[in-house]
Amino acid sequence: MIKEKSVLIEMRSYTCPTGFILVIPFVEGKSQGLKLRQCWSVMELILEERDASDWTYRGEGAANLVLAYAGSAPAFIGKVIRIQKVPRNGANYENRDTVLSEHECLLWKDYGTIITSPTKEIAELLYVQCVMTPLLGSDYIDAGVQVPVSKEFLETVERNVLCQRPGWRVNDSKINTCINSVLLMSDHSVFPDGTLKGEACLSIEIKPKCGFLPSSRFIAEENAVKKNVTRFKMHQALKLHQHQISDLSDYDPLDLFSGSRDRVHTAIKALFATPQNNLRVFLNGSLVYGGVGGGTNSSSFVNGEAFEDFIKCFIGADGGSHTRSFVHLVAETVFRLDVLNKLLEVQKLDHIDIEGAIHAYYNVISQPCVVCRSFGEEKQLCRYSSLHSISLNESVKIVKDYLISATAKDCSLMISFRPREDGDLESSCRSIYLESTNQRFEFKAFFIDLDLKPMKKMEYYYELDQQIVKCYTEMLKQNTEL
Ligand SMILES: O=P(O)(O)O[C@@H]1[C@@H](OP(=O)(O)O)[C@H](OP(=O)(O)O)[C@H](O)[C@H](OP(=O)(O)O)[C@H]1OP(=O)(O)O
Ligand SMILES: Nc1ncnc2c1ncn2[C@@H]1O[C@H](COP(=O)(O)OP(=O)(O)OP(=O)(O)O)[C@@H](O)[C@H]1O
Ligand SMILES: [Zn+2]
Repeated sequence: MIKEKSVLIEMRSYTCPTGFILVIPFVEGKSQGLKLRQCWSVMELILEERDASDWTYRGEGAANLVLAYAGSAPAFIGKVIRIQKVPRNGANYENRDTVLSEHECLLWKDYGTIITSPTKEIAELLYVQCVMTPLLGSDYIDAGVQVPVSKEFLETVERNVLCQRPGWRVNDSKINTCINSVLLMSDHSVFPDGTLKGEACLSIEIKPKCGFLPSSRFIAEENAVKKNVTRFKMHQALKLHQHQISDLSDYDPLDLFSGSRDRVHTAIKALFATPQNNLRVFLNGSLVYGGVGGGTNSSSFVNGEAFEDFIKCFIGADGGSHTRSFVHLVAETVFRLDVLNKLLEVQKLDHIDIEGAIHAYYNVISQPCVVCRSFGEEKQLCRYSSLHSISLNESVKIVKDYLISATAKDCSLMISFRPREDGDLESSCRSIYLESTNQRFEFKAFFIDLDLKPMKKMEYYYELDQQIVKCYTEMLKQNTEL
């Protein structure tokens, strides 16, 4: 038991029927609103070398590799593990010696035990539980639990999945074999109670990115285009220029977040046309549409024709096409879910744009502002001096909100569907009726990838932002079709 700032924090252990011991932080006798499944760690269980073959490659992003369980232990059925990776070369924003840097502790000091977490993995888990869950709602988040792993388990998994990982991801990063636990969470591409024999579960993963236009007065005049053109569209231009993508996407996040049925439909159609790393579809947990291994340059795993074939037993044809029906189903579900409004509100915690927040960042780390220095005196005095005279608390709040917003701009939403007969018993999932095919579907929605962004990344965010606007304005000048 620890007493922190006169708040009593207690770790309570529960033994589950499965034999696991769950350790849950309680503050002043309350579980901080956490459900039993949202505990810290699963003890007395360790994934060893011999368990590695039960875990199969599911996917990966820049920071984590995800494996699905294919074995028969009841405790793991319907679960995935998420393993942290380390870059082979280049940028690493992690603090090598401590869990959080001294300045990060300033940011997260009001959120319970994040700053005293014994490991980075537990800090990440507490960030999801204590920061993101209250903002987005516990209905849409499964923070997971940490499971201890042996080094041999990680090394064997690394070898086993090597041939399934995209080559460029292999070159970029590898499993961090120095960690001693991984995140165990529900597999959101299947239903917890499984599906009946022959019944399919179709899941869609959408990475919506930033859904609003900034209006901050700290945006420099030469960057005013940011107030009218989405970050997503401008970033596409840079990605094309850097050969990270071969085609520009027509997807517009403003459509997806618009709250208008037609515009949501337009957004989903555009995502299907150019999925990049913004859309993926899984059939019973296997990727059937979209890129493998994340990243915008990943190739499409299955083409439109094959996808049509995959889903014809799942959904009827609307105007001759099963894909069209599925697009309709997804659009209608997204339109009805209130969850994107919440996500947008959290994204909007970025009140003053990186062009403002970067100055607050230099205040927090008590370093001369590199950005102001590069401007020269005149501009610095006029526009940004006010930001350098605010209190430390105000600066901390700006940077903290910016980083929370960054999490919300980068997370994904997974929605899973399965057919449901009208007479089926009510379950915890919601249902939607698709008139055009006369079918009812049960669905569930969860956010994934609600990671804490390292504070050191603020400098990179500023650089990338400037690079994106510069590239976009130059391409506009050259009359490149954008
Ligand atoms: O900066 P962005 O907008 O390009 O977002 C990065 C993503 O690129 P995207 O443009 O979505 O292809 C990037 O995705 P990919 O690696 O391109 O699939 C990551 O999600 C990265 O987050 P992290 O480094 O894993 O914490 C993301 O970095 P953050 O900005 O979220 O820190
Ligand atoms: N709980 C889950 N259920 C099912 N699939 C999942 C789950 N979590 C992650 N995945 C799959 O694994 C992929 C990689 O996971 P995730 O997005 O968390 O990695 P990341 O490295 O944090 O990504 P990013 O590059 O966006 O930071 C996802 O795109 C998704 O397809
Ligand atoms: Zn400054």
